[in-house]
Amino acid sequence: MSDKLRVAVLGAKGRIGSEAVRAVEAAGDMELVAALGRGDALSAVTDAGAQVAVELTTPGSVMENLEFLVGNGIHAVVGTTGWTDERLAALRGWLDASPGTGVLIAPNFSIGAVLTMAFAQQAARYFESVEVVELHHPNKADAPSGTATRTAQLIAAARAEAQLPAQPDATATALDGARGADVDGVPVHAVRLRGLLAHQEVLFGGEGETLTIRHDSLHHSSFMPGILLGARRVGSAPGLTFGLEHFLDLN
Ligand SMILES: NC(=O)C1=CN([C@@H]2O[C@H](COP(=O)(O)OP(=O)(O)OC[C@H]3O[C@@H](n4cnc5c(N)ncnc54)[C@H](O)[C@@H]3O)[C@@H](O)[C@H]2O)C=CC1
Ligand SMILES: O=C(O)C1=N[C@H](C(=O)O)C[C@H](O)C1
Repeated sequence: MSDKLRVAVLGAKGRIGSEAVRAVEAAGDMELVAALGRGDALSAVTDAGAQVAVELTTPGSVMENLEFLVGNGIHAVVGTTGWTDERLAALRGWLDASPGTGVLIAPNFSIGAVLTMAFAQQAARYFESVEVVELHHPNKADAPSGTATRTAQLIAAARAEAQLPAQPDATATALDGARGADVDGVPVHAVRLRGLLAHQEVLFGGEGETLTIRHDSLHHSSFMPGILLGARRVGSAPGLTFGLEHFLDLN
């Protein structure tokens, strides 16, 4: 048997999954042993002897897939969105029952998006106001994006740690949705536009100045180095890792 990492891709026919199939096939240290689409039996992953599964399906499928993977000791690299505290708690329970198994959940696999989140977290305590605008292709099923939600949560945590008060906002009347979704006190706005892929702006405002951090993913290839890095590293990181930044040396 070869010593290449044996990788399965779930969601293999999707936009990012099909790109991941090509990236795994092209990686010299990996072997694609299973590529599952909707309706394919999960037993194909265990039958193929996969060591790592890359999960790129839908929020409606990801939990069942992870319960199976973790229960069978298969490490997972997850890009699928829809994470809530309840879902994370269930996943942690499965991981506790399967010591040695690792799961990486990455709201975004692109280096630029990871850096955007890190920079936003760093800037958060210096500005009175902050809003997040995410812009995606119109086929995206969820809003706001997992990346925008995570960005807002990180900003909110940094503001709380710095003991910043609530943001100034005198809005007295508004159409539903006009001020975006409230994620831990940070307004998040979602744009869906033909021609776009995945983009985000974090807008900070202070007295007499603004700071805008913008990231653009122009092609699904932007996510591939992060997915491959995750697949290589997740087996050495038992339990749950949330965010690709934990596998990167950002300091
Ligand atoms: N973390 C990241 O960097 C990125 C995450 N995403 C996320 O990945 C997910 C997929 O995105 P897209 O590829 O754009 O969606 P998509 O709709 O093109 O692909 C999802 C695919 O999964 C398949 N699928 C559904 N249930 C399945 C199951 N049980 N087993 C196997 N396949 C199943 C669907 O038939 C579809 O082909 C979304 O949650 C999206 O937000 C997308 C891009 C980057
Ligand atoms: O659906 C997408 O396309 C993307 N989904 C992820 C998210 O919701 O943050 C990552 C990236 O924005 C692309």
